[in-house]
Amino acid sequence: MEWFENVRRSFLDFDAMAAVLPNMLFIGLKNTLILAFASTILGVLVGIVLAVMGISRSAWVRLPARIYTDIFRGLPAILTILIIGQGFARIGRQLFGPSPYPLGIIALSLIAGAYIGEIFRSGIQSVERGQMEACRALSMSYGQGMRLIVIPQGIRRVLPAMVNQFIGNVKDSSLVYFLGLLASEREIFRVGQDQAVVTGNLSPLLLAGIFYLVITVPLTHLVNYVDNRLRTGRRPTALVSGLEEVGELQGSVATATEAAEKLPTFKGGSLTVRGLGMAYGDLEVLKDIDLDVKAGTVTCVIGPSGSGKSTLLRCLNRLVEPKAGDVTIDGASILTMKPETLRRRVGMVFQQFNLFPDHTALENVMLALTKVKKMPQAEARRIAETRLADVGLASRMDHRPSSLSGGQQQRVAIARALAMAPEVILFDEVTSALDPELVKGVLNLMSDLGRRGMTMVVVTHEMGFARKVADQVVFMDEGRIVEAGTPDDIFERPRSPRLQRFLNEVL
Ligand SMILES: Nc1ncnc2c1ncn2[C@@H]1O[C@H](COP(=O)(O)OP(=O)(O)OP(=O)(O)O)[C@@H](O)[C@H]1O
Repeated sequence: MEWFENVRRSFLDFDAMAAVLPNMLFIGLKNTLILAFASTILGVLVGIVLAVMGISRSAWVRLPARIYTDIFRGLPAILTILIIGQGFARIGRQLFGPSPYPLGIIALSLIAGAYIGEIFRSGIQSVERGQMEACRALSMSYGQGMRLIVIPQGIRRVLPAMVNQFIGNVKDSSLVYFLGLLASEREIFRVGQDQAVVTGNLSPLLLAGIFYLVITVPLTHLVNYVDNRLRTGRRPTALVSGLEEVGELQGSVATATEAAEKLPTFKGGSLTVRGLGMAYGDLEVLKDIDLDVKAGTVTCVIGPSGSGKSTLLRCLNRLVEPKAGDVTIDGASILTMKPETLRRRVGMVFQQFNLFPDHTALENVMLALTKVKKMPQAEARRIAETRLADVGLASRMDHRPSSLSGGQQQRVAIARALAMAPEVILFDEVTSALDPELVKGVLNLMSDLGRRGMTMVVVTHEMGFARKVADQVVFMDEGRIVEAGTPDDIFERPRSPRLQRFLNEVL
């Protein structure tokens, strides 16, 4: 068994391994971890800058980030390390003394930054558009929305990829040996290699390999575990039947009519829309819209898909900018106001709820109060608790959206809009994404708000709701208001053939 003896001597010389172990641990491991951590941290800083540049609306800001990323991702790591380590050796010596170690960290960070920037950028871009829309509808600036909601969510989503990047840095740190490190600064690979030369066999290198695996394998498995957890999310602690939810609302003060009369009423504002036009590029979506919404009334907007209903709603709080005409709120033109000022007065609730998934129901409602209205925590909490109780969710304030049903999530979204004390609330097909048994609870809640004097503009496919609750129903088709009137006018005495046809289809 001569070959076995050869292999044993080459790779399994335990004396050689034992001799190198202290250096491997106290010099190699320490330095590898310092290199990997330092370059990951610096790489994260570079990466954040690149990611923010990469999603900029200006091509001039995106371009340098693109070029940087292409270069440092495209070059072999060893070439970058050599160019930085040796090309800047003199400056490095002046700045950091004789050790080339800091230059090694810089080179590794520049490479890691290019990858981390791409990871962050894709993470941020994977956050649903609705999250930023919800931030803007809550009167946050673009910067606040990015900082408070979109970037943290993006980063959480890419944590597994970040750990992979750290593993990459652990391995790439072995390339820094090229720079001729001082004896006290050698990393795992170089400690192994030096000793392999002394002993004339590869056992120290095998030990170095084992060290790398001890660092990277558990991390790889941890990443997989975290990734699975994040993807599937935590299961709700208790399953609630949708049927229970109707009871949940009935228990709350807001739905009982006699109690609702005792609750404080809202001071709704009025809206007038004149000659409103809007286009996406060449596609004219709204044409010469005139509409009056009186204070404290409910206007339901109905019409076929693609008729421009959502766009009309979005013009009213300037989530999209009108191209022609004007809208006034209590007589003041919304086009001359700062959008943030307007959105404090005009709240919005979306079809897909757009709750912030990393925040509890209470935090969802409090966030804009503290960050936009700058209220003290205690006051914001008091208002948020009252609003959540109003919508029947007093017992679920600490739940995250993922452990609430669709109906409950939508009620949190309504509480969130109400908490800002708006004069008008826009509802964009808010029950379309709900299971049938959950629709009633949300609609009941909306009727109560109407009774209590909130001005509401409601885009809906719920004809029963429009008939019962609306003061005014507006029928839109192909970007125009075809007919507007009382529910009786629209549903009992439709004049235009288009409305008659539409009602035939949906009723
Ligand atoms: N961001 C956009 N870019 C380009 N076109 C858009 C955009 N949003 C909407 N549109 C187009 O504008 C038209 C009106 O859309 P809008 O969503 O306002 O209609 P809608 O009546 O609300 O329809 P639905 O009931 O299906 O939501 C549609 O033809 C749609 O394809």
